[in-house]
Parts: sequence; C-alpha cells; structure tokens
Amino acid sequence: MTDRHDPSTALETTGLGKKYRRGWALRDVTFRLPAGRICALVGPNGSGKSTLLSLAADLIAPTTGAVRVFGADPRSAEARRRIAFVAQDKPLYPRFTVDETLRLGRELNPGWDQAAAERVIAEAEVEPAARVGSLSGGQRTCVALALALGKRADLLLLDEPMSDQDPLRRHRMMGALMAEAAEHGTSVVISTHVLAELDGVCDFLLLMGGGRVRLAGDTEAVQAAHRLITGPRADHGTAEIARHTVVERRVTGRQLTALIRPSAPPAEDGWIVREPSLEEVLLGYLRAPDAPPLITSGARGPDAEVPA
Ligand SMILES: Nc1ncnc2c1ncn2[C@@H]1O[C@H](COP(=O)(O)OP(=O)(O)OP(=O)(O)O)[C@@H](O)[C@H]1O
Repeated sequence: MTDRHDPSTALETTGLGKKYRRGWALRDVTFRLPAGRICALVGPNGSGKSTLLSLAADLIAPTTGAVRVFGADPRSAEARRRIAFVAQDKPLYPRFTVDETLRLGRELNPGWDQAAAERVIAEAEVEPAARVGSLSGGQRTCVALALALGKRADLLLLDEPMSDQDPLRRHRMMGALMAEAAEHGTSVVISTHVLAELDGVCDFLLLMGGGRVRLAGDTEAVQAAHRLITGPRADHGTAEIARHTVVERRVTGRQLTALIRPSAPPAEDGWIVREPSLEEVLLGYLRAPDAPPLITSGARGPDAEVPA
C-alpha cells in the first residue's frame, strides 16, 4: 500500500473484502486507479460495484483488506474532503428547493464552487425554485450531481448516475461531467450498465464479477492485450486458438470467433485478426464469467501480488 498523501493514486485497494450475513459481496479486490483518470466500473447485477464504491466512500467498513483515497484512510477528514459520492438512492431533503439544497452544499463545503453546481442545474433544465420532493428521479439525480461537482472534490464516485436520465439529458450530463473533470483533473469512478456510454469517455476500466476484479487497467492497454479472431471452424483453427489465453469462443455455422489474449502474434493465414472495441472486450468477459482475470501493470499497486 502506498504512503499517505500519494498524489499519483486516486484509489487503491489491497485484499479488500466485504462479507454480509448471506456471504461475500466483495473478495480479495486489489487494484490501483491512477489520479486524473475517468474509470468505468462495470459488471453484472450483484457483482459488487456499489459495495466497492461504498467502501471507498466510507459508508461501510471492510471485512478484510484496506482501501486508500489519495493514500489516506477513507475515514480521515482529508479523504472525506476529497471525495464526493453520488449513491444510487440520492439522499436529499425533499422539502428544500434546489436553490436551498445548493446553499446547504455551500455552507457544508469550504471549497464550494457555486458556478459549477449552477451549470449542472442549468444544463439539466431543472427549475432552481422547485422543491426537491417535486422533481422526477432523473432531475433529483442532476441535483445530486450538482452537489457533487460543487464540492470540487478530487475523486467523484458515481453509482449509476445516468440510469434514470433520458438519452438527451444523459448525453448532456455526461458532457458536463467530463468537461468539469477535464478542467480540474478530477478523478472519476462511474458505474454503469450502458457499455456504449463508455466509448471515448472513460480511459480506465474496472470490470467486476462475483465480487472480484476481472479486468483492470487503461482502456487502451486492455484493448491492446486482446484480439478478436475469426476463421474456419476446423481442427487446425482449434489448435491455433489453444496457443493463446481464450476469453470466449463462439461458433456460428462453420465459422469460429474467439476473443483471445495472444501469447504470440496470432497466425494470420485463413484468419481475420483485429483489435476488439472496448464494448467487444467487455461483452466477451461478461459472456464468459470464468475467463482468467487481467490486471494490467498500470492497475497494480507497487506491492500487489495479482495474476498478470
Ligand atoms: N446491505 C447489504 N446487506 C446484505 N447484502 C448486501 C447488501 N448490499 C449488497 N449486498 C449483496 O452484495 C452483493 C453485491 O451487491 P452490490 O450492490 O455491491 O452489487 P452491484 O454490482 O452494485 O449490483 P447492481 O448492478 O445491481 O447495482 C449482492 O449479492 C448483494 O445482494
């Protein structure tokens, strides 16, 4: 685990685990998110995404291991100041107006950025004089996002913030969020089920499955580690594929398509070989829950012992 006040690492976990009465929600999670990155947190329902975010935001305590925020304990005042968390259930005061909610944010946060918060409200076309209790679920999410951005945190933890937004507002909110993050170098972890939403937005990836990390690293490095190969479903094809780490293979008619992590340059003759899109990589892993995990070097802590 890195020293305190590590400016280069936004979030780091070592052997992090969380056990509820019914069993483990998170197991042996070890990764490092460098600062200034936009990290997509993806995985099926119940794979541990919210649990991981809640541990980082100190809403719950780990059963095993540790989590650090910029090198600090999440329970510390420093970590609390540097984190903003938008949970799935946005706890806001329903009797407050939007304006009053922002005023509360200003009073509670010394570094409050009123202009940033107001930009989100304006972008979302939410009426500042409206009571929070009268807003739609999607509009309430925008108020929660405005509070998070107004706090001017260094690490934004966002749990499916776009799930209740209509497509147009989803697009506008993502744009506003990314513009703010780029301007201030803010680190972001955003969980989502909408894989298409990630393209060109996120530069870091964390894929969870069964409470464990299945993929972690720069999106470019993750993509570059994979190849999508298509060819005839003949015996020699099977032999070719067996040379590599196979994430997923599918047969359609006489054709074989496989997502692989090549151990050597794949044979080109008779095969179409190309780098998969991020969505293709993610879909491959989601369809193959037993595929071996990949933690790229950029996502490993200095003292981590994780499989390559
Ligand atoms: N407070 C809790 N008490 C008991 N079990 C819990 C609690 N919170 C989560 N779990 C369990 O932990 C596991 C992981 O849940 P978690 O909410 O972290 O998943 P998720 O990936 O965020 O799911 P989703 O995509 O549906 O939001 C699930 O099996 C869930 O039932």
